Amino acid sequence: MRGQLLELTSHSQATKITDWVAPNDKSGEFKRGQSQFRNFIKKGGQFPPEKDRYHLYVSYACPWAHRTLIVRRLKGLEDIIPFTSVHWHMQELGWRFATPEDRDVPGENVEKDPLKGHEKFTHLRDIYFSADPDYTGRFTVPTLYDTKTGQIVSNESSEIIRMFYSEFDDLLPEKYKNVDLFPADLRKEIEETNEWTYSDINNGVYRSGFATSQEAYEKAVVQLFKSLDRVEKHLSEVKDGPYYFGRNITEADVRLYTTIVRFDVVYVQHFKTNVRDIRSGYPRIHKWLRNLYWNVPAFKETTEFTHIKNHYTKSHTQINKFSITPVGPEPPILREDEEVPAVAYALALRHSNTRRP
Ligand SMILES: N[C@@H](CCC(=O)N[C@@H](CS)C(=O)NCC(=O)O)C(=O)O
Repeated sequence: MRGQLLELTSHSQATKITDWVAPNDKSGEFKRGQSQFRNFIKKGGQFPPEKDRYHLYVSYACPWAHRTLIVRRLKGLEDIIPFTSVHWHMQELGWRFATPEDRDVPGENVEKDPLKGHEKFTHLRDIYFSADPDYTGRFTVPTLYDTKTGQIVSNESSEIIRMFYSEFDDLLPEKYKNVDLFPADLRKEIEETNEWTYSDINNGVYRSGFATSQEAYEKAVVQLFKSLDRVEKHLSEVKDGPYYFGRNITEADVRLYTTIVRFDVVYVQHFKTNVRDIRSGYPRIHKWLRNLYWNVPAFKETTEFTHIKNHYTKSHTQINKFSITPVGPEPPILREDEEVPAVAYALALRHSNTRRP
């Protein structure tokens, strides 16, 4: 097993894991590959819902994995689906597990792979190869792993979160069964929103940042800001609550949050998405973001800024050669009653103008 593992982990690939755009791709456009493991947890199916059977591998740095951590918390699945976060530093062999010597790894469960039989595993790729020795795709988080069969159920976050919505409901107390993140009357709108939010915003920041030509970068960044404007307008029209679709948290909040909470902190400078930032350029998105962060524990408690900042700035050496992590913005997220000085000034001015007779 060990010999096989070593052989497999030194598996050579045509392009390096850290070549986000293939060096011979003249377009300079980042093209995200399809996730390869697409099974579903289902009652009576190959992967039935069971307590402690599935293990979720994430990185606190990763926006896609972050979706699964938020939904796990919102649905009260903490005692049913354990998780491990990898270390934030992603290098040539991909994500690695933390070791006892690691510093600067705050957050719950940033640890070596805790599963029985995985004692020798050092990298996430070891799990992929143990599930499929011939695997040729990328080694991505989130990864939902079945401890009973040693198979990977899914490595597609949009599908993992949907399994969490209702498949485990029989094992949950009433309070959590009633949490419905994909309600029937909003499904169509959520799906429509997902489509452009995914391509222009969630993946748009990556398409901006990983681009290796001016044209590819500008195309992505212009579309990204058009779509942020669209979100800002949408939020100005929501009347009955603080969430994306009003009164209740839905999938739309989860999927947008994981990009927006990283926006000022990393993307503005590291991915050059700097037409505006959220805190000074998008008041409604900023308000929506801070409400989720400060008032809903599932969001704040799964957001680890050290992992987020260090991962991007120290792992992407093709963008940031010396791996220097910028100090700001400070604080990474403002309190709800705080504004950047220019916004505070504008608000005060508006306030005094409206009070004048
Ligand atoms: N479509 C996947 C994307 C996941 C993904 O790309 N995760 C990144 C981290 S943010 C990753 O693990 N990348 C490692 C690699 O591509 O080698 C999902 O939503 O689950």
